[in-house]
Formats: sequence, structure tokens, C-alpha cells
Amino acid sequence: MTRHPLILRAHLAREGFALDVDLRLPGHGVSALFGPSGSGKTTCLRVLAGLERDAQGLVSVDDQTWQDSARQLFVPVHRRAVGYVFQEASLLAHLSVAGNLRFGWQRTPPAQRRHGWDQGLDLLGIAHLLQRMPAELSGGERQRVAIARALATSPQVLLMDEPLAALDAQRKAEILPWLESLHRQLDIPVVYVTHSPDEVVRLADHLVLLEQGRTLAQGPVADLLARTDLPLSHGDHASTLIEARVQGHSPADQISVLGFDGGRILLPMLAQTLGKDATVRLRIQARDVSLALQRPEHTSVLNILPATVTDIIPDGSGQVLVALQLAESEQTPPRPQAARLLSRISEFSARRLRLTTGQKVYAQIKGIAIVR
Ligand SMILES: Nc1ncnc2c1ncn2[C@@H]1O[C@H](COP(=O)(O)OP(=O)(O)OP(=O)(O)O)[C@@H](O)[C@H]1O
Repeated sequence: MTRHPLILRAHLAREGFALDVDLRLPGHGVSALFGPSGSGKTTCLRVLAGLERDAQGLVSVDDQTWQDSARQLFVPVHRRAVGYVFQEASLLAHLSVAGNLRFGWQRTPPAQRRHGWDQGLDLLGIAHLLQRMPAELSGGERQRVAIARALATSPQVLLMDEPLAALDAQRKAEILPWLESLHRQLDIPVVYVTHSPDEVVRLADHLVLLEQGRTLAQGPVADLLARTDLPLSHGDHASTLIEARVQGHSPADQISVLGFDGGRILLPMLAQTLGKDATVRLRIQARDVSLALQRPEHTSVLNILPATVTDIIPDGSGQVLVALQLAESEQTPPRPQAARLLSRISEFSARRLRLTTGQKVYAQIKGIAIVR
């Protein structure tokens, strides 16, 4: 089913802060709002939910207009089909898990329900917790129940405000796979506020970078991560994403071959459950990519990809960030839509190699993480 984009055009002036955004988010998948504290992420969610009466602009979800200031239209909060999940799960303490879920479920007339009662339980793995009281749940379980309760209202959009921020690293790791499967199976857009680059690379399809109430950039997450002009690509955590497809496994060599627009990657054998054509998201840290002018031979590095340098910028403390466009082979000219990589090398090495934009190089990838 094609879903209409979600539109959030909003202007809101508070003392010492102004929100001025014009967002167009895909009608499916996860859109992450990322930015420093106070940049306006939560305010964007609040405008979407109808909690900011003074905001001027346009809000449209699944082709329904919830707000259009030019026409004096403002659908009140209780009539917007929004599921809202906060940092701290706000379950009703006197009701069991089943009672909390029923509370959300009964708010929606049967004809408007988008999925069955069991679907939310299955998606979040909480069927065995139905009789428990909220005080008898772990932090991660409580948050899963809070998400299921938000889904039980059959929302047209799910708003999640740093849902993992209150959990420790172990609980985060426990809940992330549930969020990923939610993302794969859910047919509604999710707008996800986070401070965490790790959550962005694992969960987001689309990314909005906010700064001081304004949009610094918005677009597919892999495109934004590969840009050298945005704060995300600076420092030690700079990384890029490649969406690859399993081409086959070689049990004899214990190697899997993955293809993507711009080349092929070899990985130590993936689980056979990932059949041919399964899609996998790979994260490649800029610091794990080194460069050579000639194809290195006699090396243990499995992945050496021909590429063209598209940008070189200083990146502090004697380092430079090199943007690369990958090509299928040395002979294929670079295509703008082919996958991109970042490489973080010393300024000394860049000078020694006489790197310039437009130059053909070989990117040696020393580490690749499968993030989903
Ligand atoms: N109810 C309010 N009244 C006045 N100012 C507010 C209110 N809520 C938030 N603000 C201010 O609006 C600005 C944006 O806040 P917002 O909560 O949207 O930021 P954020 O990016 O979500 O931050 P964080 O990551 O810290 O949650 C901040 O300067 C904040 O202090």
C-alpha cells in the first residue's frame, strides 16, 4: 500500500527559542529526529500530536490534514490518531499489563482498528506478561508494554521520544531487536527522537538533523551520513551505511557474498537463514577505511573496493575525512547513486598520497558491522 508522506511545516516562537521546520517524511519506516539538546526534537513531536496550540503551519498524516493555519484548521489532540511513547513508560500502575493494553485498545472503535489484539503482543513479545502488574516488570519490559499500548490505539503515526534513553546498555540491547522487527512489520510511519548515533544507524531509514529549531538537513539516512558538511560525519564515530543484498554463500570458504549499488562485499559466512536476496544493512566506520593508490596485493583485507575521491576536509588533530564514491570496477565511471564511503586518515598520509578530488583510489575496508 502506498502511503502519503508525512508533512510537518511548523513555526513556533517561545522565549529564547524558535522552531522553524519544513519536514517531509516518508509515510512508512522510521524517521529519526537527531540533534543536540534543546534543538526542538520533542517540540516537533508535540506539534505533530496537536499539543502545541500556538504553532503555525501545516500537519498532514496519511493524506489527512490535521492542521492548516492558513485555513484556521486545527484537529484537537484527542482526534489525532497518534501513538506516543515517552522516555519513561507511563503505564497505569493499578492496572495489569492486559488492563493497560485494553485501555488503549478500547479507545478505538472496532471498524477503525488496523490490526488484531495479538499482533502487538507478538510484535513486542509480551504475551507472557499479560497478568503482571507494571511494578513487576523490568525497565525494558515496561517500555515494550508502553509501545504495545501505543500500538493498541491503532495510530496513523507512532511518535517515540527517546524510548531507550532511560534504559541501561543491557536493556537497550535487549529492546533494540524488538524495535527493529517492529520497523520491518509495521505499516505505519514512526517518528523517532534520539541522541544516539547507534540508534540512528540501526533503526532509521530517514533522518532529520535539527539545530536550534531549524532543519540542518533531511533525507535517507545513508545519504546524510556520507556527507562531509554535517556534524554527524565528524570525529571518531563517523561511519557510513551500505544497504546490501545477499548474493550467495560459499560454505567451502565460509564466506558470504553481498552485492550493492557500486560493488560487492565479502563477509565471514552469515547465517544460512539469510537466503539469497535478503537485505542487510552494513555499517563501516570511517576510521576502518584506509586508502591506496594501487590495488594492494598479498593482503589479508577481504574488501578492497575501487572508488573515486569526491571530497577531502580537515577533521581535527591531524586527520582528514575523505568522501568516496564506489564503483563496480576500476573501469566503471562513478555514478552519483552508487554507495558512498568515508575514510578517516592522517593528514600526513593524505599529503603523502597527494590525494585530490576526482582521484581514483582503492578503499581497503578493515571492519564491517551488520547493523540490521
Ligand atoms: N513548555 C515549554 N515552555 C517554554 N519553553 C520550552 C518548553 N518546552 C521546551 N521549551 C524550550 O524549547 C526548546 C526546544 O525544546 P525541545 O524539548 O523541543 O528540545 P529537544 O531537542 O527535544 O531537547 P532534548 O534532547 O534535551 O530533549 C528548548 O530551548 C526548551 O528549553
